[in-house]
Amino acid sequence: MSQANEKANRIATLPFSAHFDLASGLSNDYSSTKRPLSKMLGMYSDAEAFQVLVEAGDPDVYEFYELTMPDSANELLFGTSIVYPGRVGREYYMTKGHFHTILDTPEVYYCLNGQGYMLMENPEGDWKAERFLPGQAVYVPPRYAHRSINTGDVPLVTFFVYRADSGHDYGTLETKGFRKLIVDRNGQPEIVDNPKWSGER
Ligand SMILES: O=P(O)(O)OC[C@H]1O[C@H](O)[C@H](O)[C@@H](O)[C@@H]1O
Ligand SMILES: [Fe+2]
Repeated sequence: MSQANEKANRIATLPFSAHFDLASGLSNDYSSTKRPLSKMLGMYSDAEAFQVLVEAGDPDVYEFYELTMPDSANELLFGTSIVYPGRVGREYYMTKGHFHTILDTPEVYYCLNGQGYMLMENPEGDWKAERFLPGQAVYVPPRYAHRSINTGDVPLVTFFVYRADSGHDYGTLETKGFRKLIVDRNGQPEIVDNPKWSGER
């Protein structure tokens, strides 16, 4: 097993450190998980533009580092997320987005490079888009689904920390979508209602 893999698979009950490049977000110590566009079927509003891009080479939309930690409320998971610049139709490249399985767990993101938004919404109907700019930290409160969106032309790099037992619930948003979309309008990001959003849970 390589030293990198040994590190990636460690159970983090001992002190350790990890490297993440400030500009690219990439790590010398770990291997990332990549999300090609084809893994986001149904998540972009322009299905035709989605299909064209997948057939033209299926670009990686984002990648992130997921450390292995004990599934415990007494541990924290951290790493970087890198959303590449691009669009599917008018909609900017973004992460799938998720609720935490333990809904009442929060998360902190700190933007290292690039620009965009953290789009958040809770089951009670509140939503908020917070700006990501280098040096800007975003607090995702308990109960809020969250999705990172790159509205710039360089990678959007964020560092995140959350409770190690939080878990990821993708199902709710896969069927319902987010209430809001962030789309390009004459070169500027605009927040609009998601026409496909369904209030039914
Ligand atoms: O899980 P996604 O919505 O696809 O986003 C990818 C990743 O983004 C962030 O970095 C989160 O902290 C991770 O927990 C998440 O898995
Ligand atoms: Fe999360």
